[in-house]
Amino acid sequence: MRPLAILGGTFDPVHHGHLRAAWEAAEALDAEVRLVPARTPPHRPPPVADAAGRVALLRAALAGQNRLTLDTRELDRDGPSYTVDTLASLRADIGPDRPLVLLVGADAFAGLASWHLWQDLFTFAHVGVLTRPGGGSHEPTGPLANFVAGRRAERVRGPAGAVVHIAITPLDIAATAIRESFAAGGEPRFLLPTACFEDEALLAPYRALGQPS
Ligand SMILES: Nc1ncnc2c1ncn2[C@@H]1O[C@H](COP(=O)(O)OP(=O)(O)OP(=O)(O)O)[C@@H](O)[C@H]1O
Ligand SMILES: O=C(O)c1ccc[n+]([C@@H]2O[C@H](COP(=O)([O-])O)[C@@H](O)[C@H]2O)c1
Repeated sequence: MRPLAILGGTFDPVHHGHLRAAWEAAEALDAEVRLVPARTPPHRPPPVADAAGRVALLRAALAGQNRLTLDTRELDRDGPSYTVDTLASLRADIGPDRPLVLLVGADAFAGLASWHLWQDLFTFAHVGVLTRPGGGSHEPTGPLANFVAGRRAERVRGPAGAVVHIAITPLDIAATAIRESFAAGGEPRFLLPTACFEDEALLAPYRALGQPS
């Protein structure tokens, strides 16, 4: 059964690091991959762009291909966008047997033990860890290290429960650096798809960071 994989994120804004990672995961797992924007991301300050603006950027970024799709189910829920709720909802849609894979960058994986009901994530899905360049150690420590020790697998088998590493082309691109570039009056072209620059309105919330208030 072909796996379903999701890459959740704030996508503030979406960039080539997300897109290439999702694309390579789709190829490596032979999976359908959906990008799932968080309406209210837990564990971080409110995004610069509202959910509708971030989704509009994602739609522009994903145009012209159909291997990566958009899943907006988190926009329909109030309160923090907990991933465990998203996985439960996806599992209800796809039934008990189809492999479901939660894709996370290695930085996000290292912090997994702070997520809401984090151990339950593994009852709904496998976790696919995407290599991510950049400073700092991305090695899990403490309870997460113990929990995942017996779950590492070479490939996805069965519906849920394993941790698989997915080696991807390292692209040291982060939304933080893109926002900083706009705030400094820059134009961070080619870090995110050209389509995102084609409609002035799409990047307006980020350009506003560079305007005097
Ligand atoms: N360049 C990248 N390579 C691999 N994974 C990435 C990359 N950028 C983001 N991710 C992963 O995509 C998911 C969503 O990331 P997010 O939307 O927070 O982007 P970000 O660039 O990390 O944003 P910010 O800089 O605002 O924290 C996370 O699991 C993150 O680890
Ligand atoms: O469920 C949680 O408690 C939780 C805590 C932190 C992050 N997440 C999810 O992880 C994804 C990446 O988060 P972020 O903040 O790095 O964009 C996004 O889908 C978030 O909703 C989820």
